[in-house]
Amino acid sequence: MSDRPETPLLDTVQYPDDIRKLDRNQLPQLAEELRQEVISAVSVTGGHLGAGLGVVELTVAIHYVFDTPNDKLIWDVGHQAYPHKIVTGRRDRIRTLRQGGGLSGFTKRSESDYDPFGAAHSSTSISAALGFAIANKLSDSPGKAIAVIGDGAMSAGMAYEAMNNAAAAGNRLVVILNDNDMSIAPPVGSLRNSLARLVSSGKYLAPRRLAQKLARAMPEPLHVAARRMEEYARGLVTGGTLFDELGFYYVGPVDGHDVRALVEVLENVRDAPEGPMLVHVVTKKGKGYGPAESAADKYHGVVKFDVVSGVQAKAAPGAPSYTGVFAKALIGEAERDDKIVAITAAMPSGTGLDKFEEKFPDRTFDVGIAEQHAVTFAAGLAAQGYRPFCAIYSTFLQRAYDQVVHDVAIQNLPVRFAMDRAGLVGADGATHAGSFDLAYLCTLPNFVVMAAADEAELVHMVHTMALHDSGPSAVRYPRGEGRGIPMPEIPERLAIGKGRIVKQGNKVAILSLGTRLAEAEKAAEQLEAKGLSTTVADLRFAKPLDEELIRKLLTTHEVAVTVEEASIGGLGAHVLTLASDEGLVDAGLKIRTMRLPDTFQDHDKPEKQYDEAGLNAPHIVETVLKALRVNSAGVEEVRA
Ligand SMILES: Cc1ncc(C[n+]2csc(CCOP(=O)(O)OP(=O)(O)O)c2C)c(N)n1
Ligand SMILES: CC(=O)[C@@H](O)[C@H](O)COP(=O)(O)O
Ligand SMILES: [Mg+2]
Repeated sequence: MSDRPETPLLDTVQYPDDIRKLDRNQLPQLAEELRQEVISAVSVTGGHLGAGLGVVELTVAIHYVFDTPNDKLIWDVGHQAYPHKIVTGRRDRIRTLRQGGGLSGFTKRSESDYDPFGAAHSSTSISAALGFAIANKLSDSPGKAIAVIGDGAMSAGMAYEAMNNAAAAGNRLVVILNDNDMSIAPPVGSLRNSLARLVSSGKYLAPRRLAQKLARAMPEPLHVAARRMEEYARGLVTGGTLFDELGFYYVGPVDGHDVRALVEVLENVRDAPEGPMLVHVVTKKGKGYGPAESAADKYHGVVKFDVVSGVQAKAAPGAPSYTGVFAKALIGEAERDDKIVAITAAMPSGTGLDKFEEKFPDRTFDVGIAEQHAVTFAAGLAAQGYRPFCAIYSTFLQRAYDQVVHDVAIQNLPVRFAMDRAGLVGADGATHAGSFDLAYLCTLPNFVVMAAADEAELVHMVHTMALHDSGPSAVRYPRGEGRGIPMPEIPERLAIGKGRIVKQGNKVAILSLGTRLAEAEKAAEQLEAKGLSTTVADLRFAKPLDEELIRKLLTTHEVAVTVEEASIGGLGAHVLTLASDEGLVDAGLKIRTMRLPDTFQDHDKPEKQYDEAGLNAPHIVETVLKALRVNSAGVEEVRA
């Protein structure tokens, strides 16, 4: 348990009103105590550290200057909101972060009035803030909307869609660009260079110089042109033109760790007659904690760690991660085929493509947080004869659904989708669960959709996808480690649409898809012990279904149960459709589908989440017994 830091000033702050009672000369001390509290808390909870450390001063300054929660503060992604949570009435729970029943790791409406909008998927803050701003304008109610968006999140198109519409908000909208020159990995693309020019264009903006300029920002139309000219001239010097052209009054760059300068600038911005404003704040990810500052990833995501040394807790060596198995398998494919290229949307380490890039730097593309672009970019590559593997977490692929339909499926282009984090993901909670990819992909003509039951299967599926040129394909696999089974020397090309019998029985058939296979096998053992002969099948393909195998199973067993770590609308729905289309249930077959519940499950340990979802062996056994109307001893219940 890490010693709690001495925080005499922070101890007097429960809510932002308490901050606003302080003398501004006390704010640097408050910020430093807040930083120590964040380090101490995350050292015992794990979670996102670097981003929050970088916005400690900004958090204090925003709550000091703006009238939160009446002014709506929206954090983009929300992973940097731990300092915000501490000063908005949640310090007493900050050490429950990302644990079952504890605080969310992101901002969440149901958690606090100070979280007016939930986040976790990036680049939504400006759109949401604009909604609040326009609502305030329409209802003639006071109150500003402040969006804090990072340089990484600013690489997503959605941010520009919002900025393009923001002029209508006038001075009710303030966008604070938190530029720490980091995404999860170093940021990519031309925006980075543009921001770098801004930052390197000279010293930070002096608050008083801003005050003079804003004082001259006269609203009369007569002077708007003059102001625009002055802005444009200034933009040419400071490079703020990009934002000026999008209708913002660019203010910056501002030192994001000088809390008093931040307060002065934000007071000017708050009181400016015009807007919307974009305040360009320059910060350091991991600020104030040596191990984070010196780490390549700035301790973006950490497990529990020792505060003094910064050394993170090491998990006991276990089976290889699915991510690592995918990367290694793809490297093997790329060594055989120079048409294989890989695309990530700002998640090189999370998808394992950082390992692929070490081998094939020219065939790896990090497009930034731009999943929509990633998919259509991949479609272009495929149309020109390449074999692109688009490695995007299941949840983040949701953002590019129309590109998947319109640019890939309809054109039947052989884009390969590696969907990591399929199923429940644990501490990141509902926003990051990969629940819906089967529902949203299996409904698309031309698609081949696979689910790896274990790490060996994943190798075979990557190989099968590498060779599948006749249309789009996708493989899903979960966050975390495999089963620790022997890995294949040589990958096998799987027959598309063919599943496999893992265990043969004759009374109960469990049709499993994905890694619930392990639980299906345990359930089969328990059912056999009750005298119920059980077949276990790994269907491998959610699309196309192995209709021959399913038909055989459904016509030769008394009970059939489908099991998948996915929402309704996936495997079970398609098996039921086949069964009803072919009248396979007419002869009295008892068929049950087991899938994720129709709820957004909160964060917890994955094993707890699957227990809550009712997708473990005991639940499978119970489902079968209920279908057979026998009790746990396997004895026929007397029919009512
Ligand atoms: C749509 C989407 N894609 C990917 C991610 C994963 N992700 C979380 S934070 C992050 C980097 C954000 O960078 P930035 O906005 O600069 O924030 P910083 O961590 O630097 O404070 C990414 C890629 C996400 N949350 N949402
Ligand atoms: C904030 C964010 O979206 C990412 O940092 C995400 O939490 C990464 O998830 P993994 O830890 O599963 O890679
Ligand atoms: Mg950043």
